[in-house]
Amino acid sequence: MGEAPALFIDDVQRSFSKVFDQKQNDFDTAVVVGHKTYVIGGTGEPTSSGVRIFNKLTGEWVIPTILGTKPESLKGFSCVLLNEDRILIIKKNSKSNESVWFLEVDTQFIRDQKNKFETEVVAWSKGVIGNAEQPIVISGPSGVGKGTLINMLMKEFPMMFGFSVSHTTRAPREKEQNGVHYHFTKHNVMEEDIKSGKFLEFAAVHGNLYGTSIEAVDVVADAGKRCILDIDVQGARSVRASSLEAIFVFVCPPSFEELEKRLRARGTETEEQIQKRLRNAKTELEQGQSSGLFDHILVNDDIKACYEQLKNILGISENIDAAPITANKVFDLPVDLSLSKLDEKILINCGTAEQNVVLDLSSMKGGAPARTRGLDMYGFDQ
Ligand SMILES: Nc1nc2c(ncn2[C@@H]2O[C@H](COP(=O)(O)OP(=O)(O)O)[C@@H](O)[C@H]2O)c(=O)[nH]1
Ligand SMILES: Nc1ncnc2c1ncn2[C@@H]1O[C@H](COP(=O)(O)OP(=O)(O)O)[C@@H](O)[C@H]1O
Repeated sequence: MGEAPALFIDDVQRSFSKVFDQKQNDFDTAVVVGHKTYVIGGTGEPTSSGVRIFNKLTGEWVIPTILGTKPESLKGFSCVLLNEDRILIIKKNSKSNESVWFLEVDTQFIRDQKNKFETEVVAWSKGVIGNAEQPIVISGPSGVGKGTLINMLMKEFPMMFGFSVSHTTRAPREKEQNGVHYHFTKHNVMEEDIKSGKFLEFAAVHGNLYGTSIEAVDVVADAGKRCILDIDVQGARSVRASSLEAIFVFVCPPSFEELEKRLRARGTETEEQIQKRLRNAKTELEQGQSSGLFDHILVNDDIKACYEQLKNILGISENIDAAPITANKVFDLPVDLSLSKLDEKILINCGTAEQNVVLDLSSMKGGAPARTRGLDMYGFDQ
């Protein structure tokens, strides 16, 4: 225990036992945030919700809507409150790359979701240790060359970039593979998944549903890579409002005629589909160029020149991927540990000074419902 004043916790424990018919000490941790106490873990894991809130003002317990991906087990952890808006949770007896989790309780994302669900909401976000390069959102009309540019980038820098594989209800094209180019899915399945909060953003485009699942972005962050999203302007707007903190790039054709030519030359759509895409392209071009949504606008006339411009925007040069990615040191965190917080650094006390580890949160980025990136972990004596 020890995260909240002992006397108050006694009260919460008594009430918890009465309400949930469970033994005292049956939960791992309670953290006080204002007049609410967040009780984390407890009997029945992993099937039970794992988080309950005690409201001191009303004397009531609330089971919140829980979003994001939660840890597999909620046993054996220590935690500390950060900025009154999220709880940092360190799993004991774990490897450092699996040990850092955040439970967001009052971030902007949580406030938005509370309005949407009209319930109490909390959200899990796993912490990722390593440099957090900003994700890249690439938008532009159908046939402008987004896919071509992204392929060039992934081919030249395979260790650096990872593609966010979207879900779509449209039919696969001849050379498209499920799980590689898209996750092809059914309309009703995708709608259900959207309702249950699995998507970071989604939009209806050219008569089909498209969306970025939280998992699609998490997989890339977990691999330590920079995420590339190929999404439409509506999707870009949603991502702008999310916690992803991406760079937004809009790709334009040199002319409308050239766009039509490329779309036809690609030969992947029927005439009716081409007409629909060209109609939508007019609106997309207007919105993309005038909305102020995009940080950079590229004209894809000569593909090589456009690709060089894209690399400049991303701050990368020819030899950057020649060096192997430096792996982050993995620490073994013991069964017995405690946390102390000093500004943006968390000291993980593991026993002796040589074993102690610092978790540095000063470059922390992102957050629920996706990963929290940019964390640094190093030995206390370094
Ligand atoms: N909002 C959103 N748009 C997406 C997503 N995936 C793809 N799109 C957009 O959907 C549109 C159609 O994509 P696609 O059917 O592959 O056709 P293409 O653009 O002609 O190659 C493009 O503007 C994509 O950027 C997604 O996950 N979310
Ligand atoms: N700068 C360019 N000049 C000529 N053709 C291009 C250029 N960029 C892309 N293309 C071609 O245009 C077609 C559409 O490109 P694609 O990358 O599929 O577009 P998007 O993903 O934006 O729909 C493809 O056949 C591609 O080879």
